[in-house]
Amino acid sequence: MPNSATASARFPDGFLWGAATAAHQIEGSPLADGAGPSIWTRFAHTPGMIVNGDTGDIACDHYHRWKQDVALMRELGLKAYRFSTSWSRILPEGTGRVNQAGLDFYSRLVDELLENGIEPLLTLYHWDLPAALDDRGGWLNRDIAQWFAEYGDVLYRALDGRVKKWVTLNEPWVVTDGGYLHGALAPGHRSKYETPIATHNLMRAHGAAVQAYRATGKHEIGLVVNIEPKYPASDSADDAAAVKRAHAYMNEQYLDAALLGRYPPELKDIFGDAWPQWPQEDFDLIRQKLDFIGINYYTRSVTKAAQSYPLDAAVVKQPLGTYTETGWEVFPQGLVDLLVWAKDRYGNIPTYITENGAAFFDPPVAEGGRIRDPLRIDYLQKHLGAIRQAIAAGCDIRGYMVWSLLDNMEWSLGYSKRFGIVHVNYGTQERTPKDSAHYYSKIVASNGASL
Ligand SMILES: OC[C@H]1NNC[C@@H](O)[C@@H]1O
Ligand SMILES: [Ca+2]
Repeated sequence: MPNSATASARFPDGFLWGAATAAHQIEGSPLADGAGPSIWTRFAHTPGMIVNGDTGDIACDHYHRWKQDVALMRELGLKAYRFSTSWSRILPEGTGRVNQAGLDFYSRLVDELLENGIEPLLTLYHWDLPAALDDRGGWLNRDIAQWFAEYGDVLYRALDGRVKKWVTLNEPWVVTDGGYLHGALAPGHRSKYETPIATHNLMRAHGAAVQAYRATGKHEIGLVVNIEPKYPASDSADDAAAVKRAHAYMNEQYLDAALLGRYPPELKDIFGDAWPQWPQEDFDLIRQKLDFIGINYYTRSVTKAAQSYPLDAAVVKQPLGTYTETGWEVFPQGLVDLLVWAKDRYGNIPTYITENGAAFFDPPVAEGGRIRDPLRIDYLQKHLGAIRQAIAAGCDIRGYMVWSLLDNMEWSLGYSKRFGIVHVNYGTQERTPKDSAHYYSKIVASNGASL
């Protein structure tokens, strides 16, 4: 009888170990072979939007190096690979004409993954909206639910059967809070009135895409959200109320809409007259049965009441905390807490950790090609331990995708932040697995026993 340590060390049989990326962050060549521009090609070429004036024009040149990158995944022994497709490669104008070359790129990638024993998880939307649709209102236009379902349908018909796990949206909260409220992300709007409309149309589009999948798809589809648990800075009533608002706005809003068919009541307090009353048939569209949910976890927020727009809440930096290069506190307990919270609130839906990782200042490639990133190894070890704890608490966690396979374009932060377990030299495009890649590779090979 193995002792309790080793017995608990392993993850459930069949646990899906992989890595995640997103089209605009790694591919480059955004306009190649008939692709249309996205809001990120536009945003990145708008002076001042991206650190150092970086753009996604080259990125990790994955559009040309995809075969070697799959070989790299194979070397690391990954069982799965989460990636996103670029809507405007497939439909250059966002609707109507299909660009076969764009479809072929993803079809070849999927075949290469399967030939290397790697399961594809395909995200339809990871923030790169076709510019042509943004010109027609984008996420502010109710028609986008149909546009998105049409895009999904083209991919379902082309790839279903080879792709058996589909995701509609990546992190709708970031899309709306970043793109429509604070403006740090494309399309760079700053409007309290637009934000709830974008949220609602994203969720309607999610529902329409799931409905379209049910008409032809034979496998699984889900939604990926980012969850950042909120903890009160003090035991004051004001801080408790601030936590409630922040938690509803960031953590409950999207899963409540998708799984419960309603928004949390706090949203009306937060947005006031900017919060529309939506018709019931919208929620009937939004609420579709999902086969799984994906949770992206990075950090927590210790939260206090404060004058802020529109949450009236602020994050309190922890003097004894450890922080990553993106200013996020390393807090693995937050992952345990949020997974138990999700299980209790939504029922034990099959759940994948579809992103988890950290940006640290990595040393340049040392001699012998070794890159020591002990802080990232420590981060991964602690968060995988948290997942094991959540599984022991009864959470149905089915897999883990480390963010990210490669150093890549961290949106408005450009290439200044490195999240990869594999280092990318952007001058030569040389890939060098970091120590964390070798560490993770052993975890995958032992199904967590080496943790
Ligand atoms: O900030 C790190 C990651 N977070 N989730 C979405 C990804 O596109 C980001 O790179
Ligand atoms: Ca994020």
